[in-house]
Amino acid sequence: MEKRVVAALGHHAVGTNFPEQYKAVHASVKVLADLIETGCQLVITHSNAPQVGMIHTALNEYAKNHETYNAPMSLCSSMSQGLVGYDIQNMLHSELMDRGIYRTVSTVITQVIVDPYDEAFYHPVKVIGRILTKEEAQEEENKGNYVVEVEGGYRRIVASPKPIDIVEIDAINALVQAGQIVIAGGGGGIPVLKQPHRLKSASAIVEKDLTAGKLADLTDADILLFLTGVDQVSLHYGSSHPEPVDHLSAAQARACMADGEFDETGMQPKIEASVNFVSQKAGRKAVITSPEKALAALRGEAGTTIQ
Ligand SMILES: Nc1ncnc2c1ncn2[C@@H]1O[C@H](COP(=O)(O)OP(=O)(O)O)[C@@H](O)[C@H]1O
Ligand SMILES: NC(=O)OP(=O)(O)O
Repeated sequence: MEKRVVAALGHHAVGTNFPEQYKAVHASVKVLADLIETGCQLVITHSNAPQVGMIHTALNEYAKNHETYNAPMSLCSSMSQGLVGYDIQNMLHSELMDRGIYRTVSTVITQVIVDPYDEAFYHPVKVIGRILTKEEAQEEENKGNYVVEVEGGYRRIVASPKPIDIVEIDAINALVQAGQIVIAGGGGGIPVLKQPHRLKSASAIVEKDLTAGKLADLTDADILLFLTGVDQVSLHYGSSHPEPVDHLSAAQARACMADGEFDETGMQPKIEASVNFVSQKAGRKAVITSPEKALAALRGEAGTTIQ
């Protein structure tokens, strides 16, 4: 029987600029096609922070030269879903055709509901866009935006609220149930606030790992697969004695998080999403590994499995 797998592609699997994206996605679709050939039904999601930064910078340069206002973050996020989604959908389609497999691959521009009272709105953590001068940083602050000092200047930071629901989930599930390959929730999805008659965009970037977990739950996936820059999760990462782990129970993973074992923006969201996903239904598993080890990891011969 086919296993339904939500595959979340990180920076290593999608690249951080145009030339890198072309090469990285080209390599990643081979892995995705291998997964399909071994009987996985795929729902794909991906990173976008570098891409959204590029789009934001480009549109703000345009705004400066044309005396118009800066691009809303929601538009930048939607463009990043198209920018990365298009490459995956085009290259995966070609890779499958080369292997004699015809399967439609489509990208769903995805919005996620966030809570207007999410504490994250008061503690922005996601760094985006180019390096700003002191004057530009001051201008951003005058507009109510947040900046952080970095080497060489300042950068804008935005809030990263938790995803509560996926607006287009019925469309995504209709495609999944029709046996099609779907790319959804790219860059964590476009955050929106639910109002009585509309969805109001929020100036934020949702953590894609948490949206991947939500997507896996709402598509009733069997496996949540994170394809990141390392083969395995390590305990004491960054120390002189890192300990790669093959397997963690949800309870062990929860305890590690409580001990502050994982960094807030790199590994922690993958662990949190994995624990949430596997805790909601028996028989599920989450796997964290590199694209190169994906097949072996699904066989339990590599990666870190949380179950
Ligand atoms: N405990 C850990 N175990 C392994 N890698 C870790 C750990 N903590 C941080 N990392 C680093 O974090 C990276 C994953 O974070 P990031 O690159 O932001 O994710 P993504 O692949 O989703 O873009 C890994 O490639 C590794 O370099
Ligand atoms: N949206 C998001 O979490 O993107 P990254 O994985 O690129 O940080």
